[in-house]
Amino acid sequence: MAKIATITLNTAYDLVGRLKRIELGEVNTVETLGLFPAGKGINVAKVLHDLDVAVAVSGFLGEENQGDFSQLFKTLKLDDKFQRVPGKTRINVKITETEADVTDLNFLGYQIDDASWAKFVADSLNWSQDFDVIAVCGSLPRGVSPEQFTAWLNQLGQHGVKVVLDSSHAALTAGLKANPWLVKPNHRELEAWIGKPLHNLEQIIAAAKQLKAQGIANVIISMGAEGSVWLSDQAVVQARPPKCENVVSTVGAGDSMVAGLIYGISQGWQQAQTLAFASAVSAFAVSQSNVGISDRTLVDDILQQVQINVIEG
Ligand SMILES: Nc1ncnc2c1ncn2[C@@H]1O[C@H](COP(=O)(O)OP(=O)(O)OP(=O)(O)O)[C@@H](O)[C@H]1O
Ligand SMILES: O=P(O)(O)OC[C@@]1(O)O[C@H](CO)[C@@H](O)[C@@H]1O
Repeated sequence: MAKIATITLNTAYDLVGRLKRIELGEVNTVETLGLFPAGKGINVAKVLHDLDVAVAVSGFLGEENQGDFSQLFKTLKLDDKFQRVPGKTRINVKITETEADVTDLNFLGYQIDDASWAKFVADSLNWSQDFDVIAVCGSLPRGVSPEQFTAWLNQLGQHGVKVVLDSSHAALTAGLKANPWLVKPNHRELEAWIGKPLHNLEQIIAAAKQLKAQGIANVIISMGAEGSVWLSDQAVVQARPPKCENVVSTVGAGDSMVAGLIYGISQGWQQAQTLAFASAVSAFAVSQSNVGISDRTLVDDILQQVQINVIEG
C-alpha cells in the first residue's frame, strides 16, 4: 500500500455557517454553526481516513490553540508530524448564502521565522523519503517566501516521491515552478496562471496543455459543478458529476477531489476510474458542511451517475 502524507503550511480553524443573504454593513444572524480544525491538507487527510487509508499529516500549528487539532489527529489516528510554532492558528470564516456561493474570509495566522522554516525543511526532507505520495496543500503562512517554497518543493521531489500540489495565488505560482507530479488548479486559478479568461472547455484544455508541457505529469483542472478534466501522458479525460441540487457548502470540494485522486492512484486504478471516483467524492462533499465521507453508499450512488468522456488517448 502506498504511504501517503499531506502537508498544510497554513492550517486554519473553519468557522462555517449559513444564512439567506449577507447584508453588508448590517448585523447578520447566522443560522448554523460549525467550527472544524481544517486547512487544505488536513481536509485531504480526513477524507483519506474515511476511505480507510493511513495518512501522516504535517505542516505548522499555532501552539496557543492547537487543542482541537491534536484531538482530531488522535481520534482519526493520523500520524502527527506537525511542527508547533508560537502564536495562534488562524480562523477562517465561511458563510454559505442560500442562493449563492460561499463567501470566505481567510485570516492571517502565525508568523514563521527563519529558524522554524529551516527546521521544517530539514525534518520534512528527512521523513519524506519514507513516503510514496505527498500532497502539499494551501497557502503560505506569513514569513515563508514564494522563493523558499519553490526551493523546498524542488528538494521534496528529488527522491522520487510523487508531489501533489493544490494551492492558489502566490503559492501556486511558486509551486508550479518546481514541476510537481500532479497539480489541481481550478478554472479560475488556471486563468490567473495563463493571464487571460478561458471561456470554454477547448480553451481550458489548451491552457492546461501549456501547463503540462512545462514538465508536470498530471494536470487536473476542476470546474465546480461543471466537473473536471485530467491531462496525463496517456489521455485527456473529462468527468461530469451529477449536479448536486442541495448544495450545503462547497468548502473542501477541491480537497475531497484531491483525496479521491490520491486514493485511486494509490489503488493502481486507471485514469478514468480514478477521475470518476474523485468526482463522486467531491460532488458528495458539497452536500454537507463538514469535510469527510459520512456515507460511503451515497458516494457509490453518485459514482454511478458520473459521466466520463475520453477526449484524447
Ligand atoms: N455544485 C456541485 N455539484 C456537483 N459537484 C460539484 C459541485 N461543485 C463542485 N463539485 C465537484 O467538486 C470538484 C471541485 O470543485 P471546485 O472546482 O469548486 O474546486 P475548488 O475551487 O478547488 O474548491 P474549494 O472551494 O475546495 O477550493 C468539481 O470538479 C466537482 O467534481
Ligand atoms: O488559505 P488557503 O490555505 O488557500 O485555504 C484555506 C482554506 O480555505 O482551504 C480549505 C478549503 O479548501 C479550508 O479548510 C481552509 O479554510
